[in-house]
Amino acid sequence: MERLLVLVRHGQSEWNLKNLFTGWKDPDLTEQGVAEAKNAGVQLHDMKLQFDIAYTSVLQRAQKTLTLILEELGQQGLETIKDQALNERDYGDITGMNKDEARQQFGEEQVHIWRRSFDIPPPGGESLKMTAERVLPYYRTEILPQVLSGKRTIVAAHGNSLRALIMELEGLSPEEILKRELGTGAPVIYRLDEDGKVISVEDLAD
Ligand SMILES: O=C(O)[C@H](O)COP(=O)(O)O
Repeated sequence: MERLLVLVRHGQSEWNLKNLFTGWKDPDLTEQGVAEAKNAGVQLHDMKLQFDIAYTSVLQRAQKTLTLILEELGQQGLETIKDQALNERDYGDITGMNKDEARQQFGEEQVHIWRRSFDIPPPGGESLKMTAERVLPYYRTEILPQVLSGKRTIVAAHGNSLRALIMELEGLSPEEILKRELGTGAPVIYRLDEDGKVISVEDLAD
């Protein structure tokens, strides 16, 4: 039985383009983001992949990315479950701030800690660890059972919610996951064994 799980980070958003901390804010995709999402769909189509169920966050940049991918696959209307458990990490008080201006105000090192440390949250926001504490229970109880039952599954979400999931799937340490950058609109294709362990991984960004 095939146990397929594809993860894809949304295409470039308006706030990615403006270099703003986005978190739970809900900007739309840019033209480039739309093109990236369509390209992800073309790549999956070329690989002859089809899906039985889709998951996404409650944020439009992820939802639109998924819709554009499903259009390329001729799978419009596929059963899709939206849940805020898959939202981006909440950036708290620095949401909406320009990332370069934040570096000037708080210093390069502090901003790097907020963005890439494992367990230090930005003020009023979520660390990667806190993000994992909501993403992973959702994955284990909602998504993984579908994959293990043979439903080919695609998850369209965000840089840090997917990082949390990839950490678990690939058994990465906090240091290893923080170095892992996910390309916008670049699918990562996993095949799992009957226990949910990863048999193979293919990152189309590589
Ligand atoms: O929320 C954001 O600003 C981005 O989607 C991810 O931000 P990061 O690159 O700082 O993790």
